[in-house]
Amino acid sequence: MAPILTTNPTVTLTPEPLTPANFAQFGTAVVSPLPRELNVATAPSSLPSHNPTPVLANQNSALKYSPISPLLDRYNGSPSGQPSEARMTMFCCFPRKLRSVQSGQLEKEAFDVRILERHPFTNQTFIPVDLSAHSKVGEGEEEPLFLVVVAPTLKGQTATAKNEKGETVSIQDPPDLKNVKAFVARGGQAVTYGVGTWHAPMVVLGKRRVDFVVVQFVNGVGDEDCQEAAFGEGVVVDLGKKGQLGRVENQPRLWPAKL
Ligand SMILES: NC(=O)N[C@@H](O)C(=O)O
Repeated sequence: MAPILTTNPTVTLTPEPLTPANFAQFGTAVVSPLPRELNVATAPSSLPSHNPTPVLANQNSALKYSPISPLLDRYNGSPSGQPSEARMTMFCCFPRKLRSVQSGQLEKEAFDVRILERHPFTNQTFIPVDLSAHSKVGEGEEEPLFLVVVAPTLKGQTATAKNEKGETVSIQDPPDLKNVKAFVARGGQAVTYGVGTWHAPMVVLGKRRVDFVVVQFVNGVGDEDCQEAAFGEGVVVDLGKKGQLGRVENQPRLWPAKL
């Protein structure tokens, strides 16, 4: 069981659409640099500038952007010195239960954040897969949505927590719960949590399961692979009017309108 922090603030967060710019402090939001309508390989020189600059590949039938999100292995700094290996995992994530909140006449939904975790020596990328086979976006079935919840690290600080035996323990470099941030990501986006970035276990919204391929490094030493901090009620993500989050008109603009 994760140690439970002895104090936590009362904060209500409004999630923002996930974009590379607003997530940069916490890792990488991986999104297509191209509009959905572009279906013919186009010379990189006629595209808006992009970092990394794409090159034509695959007999000029692909635009290759590389690298897009680094794979970082910092286990050489781990206390045990145990060697690490690259690991690909599948997380099949089922929709979370949300809390209904009556706000005047409005029925709203909220997600209560009660635990954060981090991987101190590796970054970790969640890539949603198998989205198209059973989805008909725009024909009544919802586009997959997931909530990415992250917190800055209070570097050099120590927080007090209770372990499962009721003993007092310390959490080094704990999460800054006053400055937790929440982002809404859509099916076509992947997310990389930076090395040591505190984040909530994946939160799938809506009605359908989302399967993610997850890429990271591991060394098999529990506390070096994953650290957790649980806390009491108080950190709440306000998801707005019930059922409205996935509506098409609420979609963030990720691509330029025209090339
Ligand atoms: N993020 C998430 O859902 N889970 C992990 O980070 C994990 O390693 O368990």
